[in-house]
Amino acid sequence: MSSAPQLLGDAVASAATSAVAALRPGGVTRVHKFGGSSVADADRIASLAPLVDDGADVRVVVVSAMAGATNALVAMAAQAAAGQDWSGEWAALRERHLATAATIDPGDRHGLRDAVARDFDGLRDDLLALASATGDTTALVAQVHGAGELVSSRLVQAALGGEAAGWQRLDTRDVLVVQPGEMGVAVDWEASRERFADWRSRQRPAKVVVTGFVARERDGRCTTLGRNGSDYSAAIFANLFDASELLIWTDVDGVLSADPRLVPDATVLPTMSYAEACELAYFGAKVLHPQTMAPVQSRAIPLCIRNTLNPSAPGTWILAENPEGDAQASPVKGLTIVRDMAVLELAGNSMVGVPGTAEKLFAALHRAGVSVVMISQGSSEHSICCVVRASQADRARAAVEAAFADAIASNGTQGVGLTRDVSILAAVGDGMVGIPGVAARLFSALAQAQVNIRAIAQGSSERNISVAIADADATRALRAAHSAFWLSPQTVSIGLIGPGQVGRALLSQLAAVIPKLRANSQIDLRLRGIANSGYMALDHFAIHPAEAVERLVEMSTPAFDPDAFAAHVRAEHLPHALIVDCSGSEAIARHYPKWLAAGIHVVTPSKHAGSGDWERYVAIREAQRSGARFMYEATVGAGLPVINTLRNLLDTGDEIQAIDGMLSGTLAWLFNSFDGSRPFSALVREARELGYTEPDPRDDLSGLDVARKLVILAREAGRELSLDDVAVESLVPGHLREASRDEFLARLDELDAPMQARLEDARSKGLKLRHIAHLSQAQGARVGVVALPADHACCHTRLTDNLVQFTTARYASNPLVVQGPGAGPQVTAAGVFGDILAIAHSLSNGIGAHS
Ligand SMILES: NC(=O)C1=CN([C@@H]2O[C@H](COP(=O)(O)OP(=O)(O)OC[C@H]3O[C@@H](n4cnc5c(N)ncnc54)[C@H](O)[C@@H]3O)[C@@H](O)[C@H]2O)C=CC1
Ligand SMILES: N[C@@H](CC=O)C(=O)O
Repeated sequence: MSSAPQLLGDAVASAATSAVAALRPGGVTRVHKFGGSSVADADRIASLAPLVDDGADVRVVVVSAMAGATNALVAMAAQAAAGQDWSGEWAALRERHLATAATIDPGDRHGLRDAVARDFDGLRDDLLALASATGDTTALVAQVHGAGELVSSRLVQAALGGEAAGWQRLDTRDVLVVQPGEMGVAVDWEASRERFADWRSRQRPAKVVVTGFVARERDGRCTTLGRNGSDYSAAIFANLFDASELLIWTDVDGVLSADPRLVPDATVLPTMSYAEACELAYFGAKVLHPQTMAPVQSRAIPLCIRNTLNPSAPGTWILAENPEGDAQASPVKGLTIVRDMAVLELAGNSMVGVPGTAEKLFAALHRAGVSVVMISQGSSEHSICCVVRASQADRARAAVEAAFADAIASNGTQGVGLTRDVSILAAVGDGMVGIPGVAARLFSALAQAQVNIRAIAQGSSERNISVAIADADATRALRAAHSAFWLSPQTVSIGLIGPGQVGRALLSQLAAVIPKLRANSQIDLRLRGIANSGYMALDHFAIHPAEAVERLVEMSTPAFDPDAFAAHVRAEHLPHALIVDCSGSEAIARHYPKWLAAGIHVVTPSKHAGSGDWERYVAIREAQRSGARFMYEATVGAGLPVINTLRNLLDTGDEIQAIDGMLSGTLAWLFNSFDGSRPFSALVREARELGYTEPDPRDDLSGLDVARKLVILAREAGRELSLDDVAVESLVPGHLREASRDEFLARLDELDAPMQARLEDARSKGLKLRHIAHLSQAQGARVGVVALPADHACCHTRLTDNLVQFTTARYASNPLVVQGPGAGPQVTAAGVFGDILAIAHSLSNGIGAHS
């Protein structure tokens, strides 16, 4: 059943395009154009019927040759002209078309197979004629090249139901008159309209299948519209039929913001203007043929690019103007790369202020048949440069050298420079017009991606900024520019190492919060990699945090390679990269300086880097010159703002005199819980199960974990302190220090008797046991268990509470105290997440720290 003759473009075309969407006098005429992939075989041809059953008053279907057919015909014509054997290709192509005909018309009840066979007989005659021709064979060659459209239109007509269903076939050679010229094939509109009117006066079919690609010259000789000319013929017939809409069906969802093979995040553009489409078509957006726009533009016919394989996708509408209120956030609509170019430069003092230099240069290039792709000249007039195709570069240089031979001989110019291996990156968009900062955004993105710009051109229409860059930089440049214009400037590619207690808690927090961050702010966090000590899972787009751990056990998961992991996380098409290290591994911490220097932010709850080797600590500081940040708030006090508070004190000019307090959540919990009713070892086991302890609980009990925290705070405060400088009292008996972790855990109860004795001794004096850290100039750094009076602040703590007291010049008599839970996966993960968000909030200009 047919749908109502509603104009699809109405939905997109706003008041700004209402003239476009107005009904034509003859009702709705919709022109559909199907490319080679859409008519590749009988199944694909059969799938066209529901697409064209659109309820329009007049339906026109313009078709290309079956996929691959034109290439085969071009090859056959060349073989015939060269006296070579073409019969094998001819037979294969014939067989392919006959097989398709047999599927469409089983039993040849409508004579389709016979008709196709006759078409191929005609083709064979043309090839034979070509093989023996002596004069001008241009028309014969065109006839061979265009044979594919003649046969495919016959197949499509039959598949739609043939004449019995009202489908007529129009051989465009009967109406379309064109003239090949220097600027391509030009339509002779007057002659074509006359012939078209004549054809229509004889028959007024409401359903027509039209051959694409082929036409006649004024003298009646057969010709073609050039490669990919079927889109052009569809636009011409949309014009001749005065169509309400032209739908070009292809195998992609529409026009994309960039080539998706190079930019994974490229998005389908819902609308664009003719002007934008012309710019993008010219600069190589493959779905648009450059000449397609003019015939539809002159009658303001809306044009839509749609996908036969995904017909429910809305496609890209190309209209006279972008609809009002176009929600497109980016001023740039599309980015394209044109490769294989060369920059030609003519420089010299004799050119300054001399009229006619440019004319002489371009006239020389014209005479040499060189097409100039881009032009740039500074106002000093000292040099003029243009970009030409690499294949024409030598010819171009020779032509310009000849034209300026006198000036070169007299040293009036410095000669003609040629830079090869160049690409052009073009940014196109109506939204750029009159908007300051677009060029700045593009150039900043290229600068951050370390892309050198050789030449720049922007016309006064402000619709296109083109830059010439090295071929080798082209993909990186395109990705950097795309992310600067399309992605939130706060898009961060994240890799997580170590999904243990803290890592898993972080994943669950990310799963809950990422959608909200995306909806309510610009922050777009994409988990693109996860690794444990054995394996890593990488994803081009994003791994759902809730499924991340499962991804690590998939069969195909590769072994963890930290360098490959970092290279993946630092994706060129995303503006920022960040690695979260929850592994607690010294080996992983060794990679930080390299990652930071490469522009990858690092966030960790692990204390190795902050308290370990001094040279690495300095290297980490220096590596942050790249713009990448190292954040480790969760190393001290888990989710508590300890390091941040210390930095604020210092940044505002305060002086740290002493840092005291309880820095271990595990030891706080143990001494808060240890009342003699349960053995100390049982409490240690429980603390471990609750996720408070370090992966090896000896790090807590030995005081090492607190010593590390003290070193971190001392270094933050500007002191070059190392672990060796901290006086540490260990609760781990000497004979268990070197044992394996498992053996130590098995022999934990050896701690019970000495700890029970200490508890009773303190109790007998009315004191309580607490694990305390102290740092000051006068007393140095020390950590250990002390017995404190019950009214001491450290005895007014609960559970895993940390208590950090800063005595400073400002907070001298009444120190500043930060207190709260200091261990546990959830609060630690929250501290890590806070660092990630602090980095994300600081990213504002769409440009990453990528270097
Ligand atoms: N649990 C807590 O309350 C707090 C922990 N932290 C720190 O957080 C870090 C993680 O602690 P947890 O999650 O409790 O440890 P965990 O032992 O539960 O998890 C460590 C994870 O890292 C992985 N891993 C270990 N070595 C690795 C390597 N070389 N390469 C890749 N992956 C590796 C393990 O497979 C595991 O998935 C530690 O540095 C700890 O000091 C900091 C503050 C509080
Ligand atoms: N094991 C540590 C965890 C935080 O650093 C502690 O108990 O404090």
